[in-house]
Formats: sequence, C-alpha cells, structure tokens
Amino acid sequence: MTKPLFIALDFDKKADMWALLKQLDPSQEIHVKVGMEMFYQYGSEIVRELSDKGFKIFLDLKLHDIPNTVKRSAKQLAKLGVYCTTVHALGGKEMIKAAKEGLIAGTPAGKPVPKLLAVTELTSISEEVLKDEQHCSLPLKDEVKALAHQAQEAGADGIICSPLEVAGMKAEFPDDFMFVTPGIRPKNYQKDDQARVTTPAQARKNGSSAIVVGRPITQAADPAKAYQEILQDWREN
Ligand SMILES: O=C(O)c1cc(=O)[nH]c(=O)n1[C@@H]1O[C@H](COP(=O)(O)O)[C@@H](O)[C@H]1O
Repeated sequence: MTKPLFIALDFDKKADMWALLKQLDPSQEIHVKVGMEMFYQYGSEIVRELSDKGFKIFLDLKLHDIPNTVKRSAKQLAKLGVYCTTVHALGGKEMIKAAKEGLIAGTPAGKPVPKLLAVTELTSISEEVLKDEQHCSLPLKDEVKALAHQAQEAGADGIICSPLEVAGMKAEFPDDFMFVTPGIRPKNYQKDDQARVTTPAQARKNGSSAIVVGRPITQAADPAKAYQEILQDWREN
C-alpha cells in the first residue's frame, strides 16, 4: 500500500463532506478520517456509507477510559470494518492492551483487525503547555518517545505524533510500527490551533508512515486541487 494521506472529514454537515469527496478521482484509493464531529452526529451509519463507497477509513474516537470500558467499546467498534482507530496513550498500558483485545474480539471472522494507534501528545500541545499545564518534566520529544514505547509494549500497531518527533525515534521500533502524523501544513499555510507542524514533504523525510490533513484541504477554495498538491508534496521529492 502506498503511504496514506488521510483527509480529516471534520464537517458539521454530511452534505458538505460528500460535496468534497465527489470532487476527488474515484479511480484513486482515497483514505479518510472520521472523527468525533461526524460520528457524534451520524454514528456508525456514516462509517458504513463511506465504507460501501470504497473509502479506507480511519475512525478516530480517541478512547480513554478504564480498561474494561475501553475493551467493550473497542469490541463494538471493530464490527464496523475500519482500517484503523485510536486510543489515548496516556490511558496506560492496561488500557491499550484492553483496546487491542476488544478489537480482536469484535472483528468478524476472516476480516482484518483494525490497526490500533495510540495518540501520544496531541499536536496542539507545545513544549510550554506540556511543562506548565500537564506538569510533565520530560522534554516533549522524550515524552512522546516514552509513550510510543509504552504503546508498542502494550500491543498498539502504531502511534499518533507530530512529524517533528518521528526521525528521532523511528530506528527504535520495528519497521511495520506506524507513525501517523497530523500537524501537517503546506508551506505558508497558517498553523491554526496546531503547535507542532511540518510540511507534507518534511513529514515524508522525517519518516512518517501516514499523514492526516484537515483544514488545508477541507477549507480550501478548491479542495480537489489542494488535495492533489498536498498528495504530491507528500509522495514526491
Ligand atoms: O488523532 C488525530 O487524528 C489527531 C491527533 C493529534 O495529535 N492532532 C490532530 O490534529 N489530530 C487530528 O488531525 C486532524 C487535523 O486537522 P487539521 O489541523 O485541520 O489539519 C483533526 O481531525 C484532529 O482531530
């Protein structure tokens, strides 16, 4: 599989989502991320609709609760046939392990188990916020790396972090461990609420396995053009 670019479908109306997706070339494999905004409105129906149309889905609900609750929730989520899904790494090893068990238990026979990604430090968190508000004494890169190891030991298939942290830790993980990176901004695009960002090309150079891009595509005057430009920057030198 070519390295995915997940379009973050952060819309408040399903019609706006379809208006964007209809502009994209259906002969290309298209990866999308369904997050809380769409899922809280439309539930599993939106996942099934996208899946029926052939989109590869990252269902991003960032589970974070006691292990039993996470396991039971992940079991339900696995029935939707998504490609990957998320938990917060800060929930701890037992919780991540429980999520994995739930995904395995809920996946229909013969179908692939959704990949489990652990969100390390959100890309909106800066070095200062980590120190002053999360009261973490480690430098951000070290905290992300520690959470990544913890997630891998607990059975996660990969992590979410910013592309800025990937190069410094990739060599410590197996080749198939995934580094999925939001915090992607084309050159000269505003950061919005993201604190740790790179361009798509820099994410590739740093070793990201996949990128997640929302507003630079969804809010563009010409989203199909923005998608193609970002895809090109991500995949080529
Ligand atoms: O789990 C995520 O996808 C995620 C983790 C993270 O640390 N930062 C982050 O921005 N995201 C998501 O990635 C997308 C980024 O959107 P834009 O900032 O609009 O490109 C949003 O859907 C976020 O929810």
